[in-house]
Amino acid sequence: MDPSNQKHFTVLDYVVFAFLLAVSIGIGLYNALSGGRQRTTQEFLMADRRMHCVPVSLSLIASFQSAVAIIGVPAEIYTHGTQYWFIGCAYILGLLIPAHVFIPVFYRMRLSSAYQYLELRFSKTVRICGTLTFIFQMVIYMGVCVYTPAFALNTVTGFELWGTVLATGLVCTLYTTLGGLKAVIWTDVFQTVVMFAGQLAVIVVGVQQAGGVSEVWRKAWEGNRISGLDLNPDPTVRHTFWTLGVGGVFLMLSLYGVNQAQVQRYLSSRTEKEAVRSCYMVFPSLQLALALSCVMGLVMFARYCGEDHSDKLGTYTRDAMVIYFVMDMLQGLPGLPGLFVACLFSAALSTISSAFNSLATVTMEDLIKPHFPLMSEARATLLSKALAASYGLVCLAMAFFTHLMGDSVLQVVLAIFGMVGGPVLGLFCLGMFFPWANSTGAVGGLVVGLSVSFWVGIGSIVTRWPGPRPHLPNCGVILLPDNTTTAANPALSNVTLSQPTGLQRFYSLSYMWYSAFNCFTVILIGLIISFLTGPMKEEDVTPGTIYPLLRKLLFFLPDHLKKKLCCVTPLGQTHSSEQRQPPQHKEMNGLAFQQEEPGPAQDETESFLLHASAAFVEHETAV
Ligand SMILES: O=C(O)CCCC[C@@H]1SC[C@@H]2NC(=O)N[C@@H]21
Ligand code: NA
Repeated sequence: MDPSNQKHFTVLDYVVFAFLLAVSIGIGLYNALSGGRQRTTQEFLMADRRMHCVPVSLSLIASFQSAVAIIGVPAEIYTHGTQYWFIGCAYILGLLIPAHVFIPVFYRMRLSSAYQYLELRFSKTVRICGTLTFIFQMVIYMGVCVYTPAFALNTVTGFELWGTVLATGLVCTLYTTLGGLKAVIWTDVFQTVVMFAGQLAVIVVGVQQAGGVSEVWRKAWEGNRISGLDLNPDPTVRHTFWTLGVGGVFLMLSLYGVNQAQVQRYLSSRTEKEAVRSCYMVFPSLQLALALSCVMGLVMFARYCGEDHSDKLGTYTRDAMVIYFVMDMLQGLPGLPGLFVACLFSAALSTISSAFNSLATVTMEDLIKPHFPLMSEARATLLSKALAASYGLVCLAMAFFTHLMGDSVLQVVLAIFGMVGGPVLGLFCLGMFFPWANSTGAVGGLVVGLSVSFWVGIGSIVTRWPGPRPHLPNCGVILLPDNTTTAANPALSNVTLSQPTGLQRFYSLSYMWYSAFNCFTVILIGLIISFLTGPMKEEDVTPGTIYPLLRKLLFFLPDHLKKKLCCVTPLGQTHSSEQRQPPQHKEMNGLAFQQEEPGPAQDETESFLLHASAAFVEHETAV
């Protein structure tokens, strides 16, 4: 990269960036020195379970909206067109199902870690497997999230790479270790605002410089970057309505339904209704985030497609190209490049801090506390802080390996979510919707599911199928002297590559199908092994761990038919309704909490789950 072309920062840019880091540390310190001063794991890991839905919902978005999306989505739109925007259709079911299926089950059991559910439904072994799989997924994800902004900036602006990685990792470890979940949620709120502001600034300036909205639209349209509804059912086609709109639902469920980072936020809400509300509030903000990053890609396209930038962009990856375009657009507007860099690092910090805190929580709750039940609160909290700090170091190490991964960080991250998050989603679905599933089936299903997912994932990388060439970087549109445009080499545009066959076809499955494919593999294998090794009987299933899916789906049938049809009559019904649990103080895994008097049940599912959770507490304390 010849230095003459590097974009440089003014003092004001550095001030804006430093201000962002300072505010984040300030919020962390404030939460460390206020409230209960982070003296109990209940406060440090669960924010005292008194959070309001607004900060929780902003934190839910921030957790899985990092620099990967801020850089990766515009690069995707610039190169392949707006097909990726259809992933927004997956947000509907991708948030409704967590709100009405996963949150009720998790919330009423008042868990701290989502993987406690797996022990209650299956066994301790299944819980450990789930926890280790989650840790593996988040450590890799964190590495990519730390590395992406630092690498992209270093390429374009000469920003010191490892100094930036170190600064990001240390600032994040500091406020996460000091302020716990409360600090993470409140810094997420601040950082999400900065994230939106940064993207908006780039779009406003970019549209204005490109000659207005209609000009941007015309160039995008002529450069065939406005993709129509592609209903091609072929699962090997990278992005179609099906891979994004349907495959994307499973990706969303693996993140917003069963991922510890999100479940912990639901559980930190003051009431279940508050948690459901925070899940609903994610929808508009997530659509806005998606729209901003897609429009940013179109603005970049409108500004650069006519000119040939291969001399400047030569060695750039598509992701670094986004930074180049933004720095080029914002040159001469002091403070805006700093705002965009602050936006990138806000996105990274809010994701990494959520990952740190959720990793510390599950390590504490699932791997340490069960072996040291008598550990004092003070020691447990100190250990949680040490864990958060040590995960910071692991993440820096992971950042080092990131640059060995593929060209598009967005695709790498989504593939990882599919390969690792998909099987874990299958494990939870097996437990919640299939009462016959037993722990042998669960472990077997997960092992087979992970093996198949890595077989496909690694197979696709090794045999990189020469998929249809992406549109040429200079957009395949040539600006003619009389300012009209013509499609470049039309012959290329409709060439059809030979279709992959057999195993090759298996390896060329779109990465957007990994979540769904792996989820179904785990469920199928899990059920087969369960039936072979003796399915569970309904009286053995811990109450509150089954979601009566069949009864919910057959809601239109009269009650007596439903009871006959649905093999699992909810255990809650065997409890007579007047049998109320007296309010009790229950110790569970060292988390003291008030076992609320189950209120008047809205419907029988409600009463079934309420009684079940009371029974579960008995079970847990008896253990
Ligand atoms: O940005 C990242 O760090 C992860 C990439 C996006 C993850 C998924 S994509 C669908 C959903 N929408 C988001 O903003 N994040 C998740
Ligand atoms: Na983020």
